[in-house]
This record gives sequence, C-alpha cells and structure tokens, in this order.
Amino acid sequence: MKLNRLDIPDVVVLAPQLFGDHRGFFMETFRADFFKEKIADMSFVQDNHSRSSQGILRGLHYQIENSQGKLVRVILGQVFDVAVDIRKSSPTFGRWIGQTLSAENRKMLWVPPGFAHGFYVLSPEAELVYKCTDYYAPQHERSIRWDDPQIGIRWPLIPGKPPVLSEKDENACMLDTAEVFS
Ligand SMILES: Cc1cn([C@H]2C[C@H](O)[C@@H](COP(=O)(O)OP(=O)(O)O[C@H]3O[C@@H](C)C(=O)[C@@H](O)[C@H]3O)O2)c(=O)[nH]c1=O
Repeated sequence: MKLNRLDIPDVVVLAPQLFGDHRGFFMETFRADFFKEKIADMSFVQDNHSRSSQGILRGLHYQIENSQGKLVRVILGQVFDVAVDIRKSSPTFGRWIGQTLSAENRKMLWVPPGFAHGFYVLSPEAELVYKCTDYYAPQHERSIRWDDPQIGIRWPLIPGKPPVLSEKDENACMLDTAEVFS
C-alpha cells in the first residue's frame, strides 16, 4: 500500500498494490494493522456503498457528534472527492483537498473525523464504497454548501452538467454559520 500525505497532513491518499495475472487482479484494500500504524488508531464500524449518475454532487457532509472518519474508494467510474477541514483550532481550518478517485486508478482517500466530505460524479455512473469509524447518526448530520466561496473548492465541473443536489444539500448553510468542531 502506497501512502501519500497531502497539503493537509491528516488527509491521506492510499494506493493499494495490485497483483495482476492472466485471471485479472488481486489487491488488499484494507488492513487494520497498516491503518493503525501509518494513519490513525481508529477502528471502522460501518461500510457504505452508493451509486450516482454523472453530475450528481453529494456533500459537504459531516456529523457534529459521532464524527466519522471515512476511507473512500470508487469501484465503478470516476469522481472528484473532497475533504474540508472544519476543525476551528486547526491551522488548515476551512481548507480543502480534492482528489480524483476512480475504479481505474484505485486510489483511496482518508477523510479524518472533523472534516466535511463530498464528491461530484465525473463518469456516466459511479459507485463509491467507504468505511466509517462511527455509526450513522442522522440527528447529528450537517451539510455545508458545496459552492461556499469562503472554502472555494475548484470542482472540475463538466460543461452542461451543473451539480445535481439532494434537497438537504440545496438547503445547506455556509461555513461561517455552520456548527463546526472545536
Ligand atoms: C449516510 C446514510 C444514509 N442512510 C439513509 C438515509 C436516507 O434515507 C438515504 C440517503 O441518505 P443521504 O441523502 O444522507 O445520502 P448521501 O447524500 O449519499 O450521504 C452521504 O454523503 C457522503 C458525501 C458522505 O460523506 C456520507 O457520510 C453521507 O453523508 O440513506 C442510512 O440509512 N445510513 C447512512 O449511513
């Protein structure tokens, strides 16, 4: 597993080692010992899987209590995946990291607790799977606007494919009025 720390050091891109042969390929996508030693001493309690069509944007989501760390990968298609640091005391508060994750590049993004997460679908269809360090807690769910100018995410929007949002995400608030982490 190759590990690459990004401009926000807590956010990590992982690239599994691929073993290809005449049958196809094999790769390890998660090992608790590696994760604990190299990234964070946290355990995962929930796995999620979602499918979305091109132009769908989900985010920017977080849970203000039971904050979830998420280990995200794409098993079909391609997305632009984003983590935003919303820890008030962090030197990188309000900054974002974006990575293209695809079934082809097999990269994974580690979005730590204390970050908001979202993605925009670049391919005709995309399926995302992600492991979470805490359980879904709808009462603590929050959403920040994907296009908050204070955050300034440079989404690689496809011409003619403006982001399609859920009603919850349409009504999301800006970072300056959002509940954030201390
Ligand atoms: C997230 C989630 C949703 N649900 C249900 C609630 C709802 O009826 C349906 C769809 O939920 P949502 O609209 O919140 O799904 P979605 O917009 O895909 O929400 C997800 O977005 C990405 C960006 C994340 O980071 C995730 O943590 C999660 O917030 O699924 C669960 O049962 N368990 C879960 O863990």
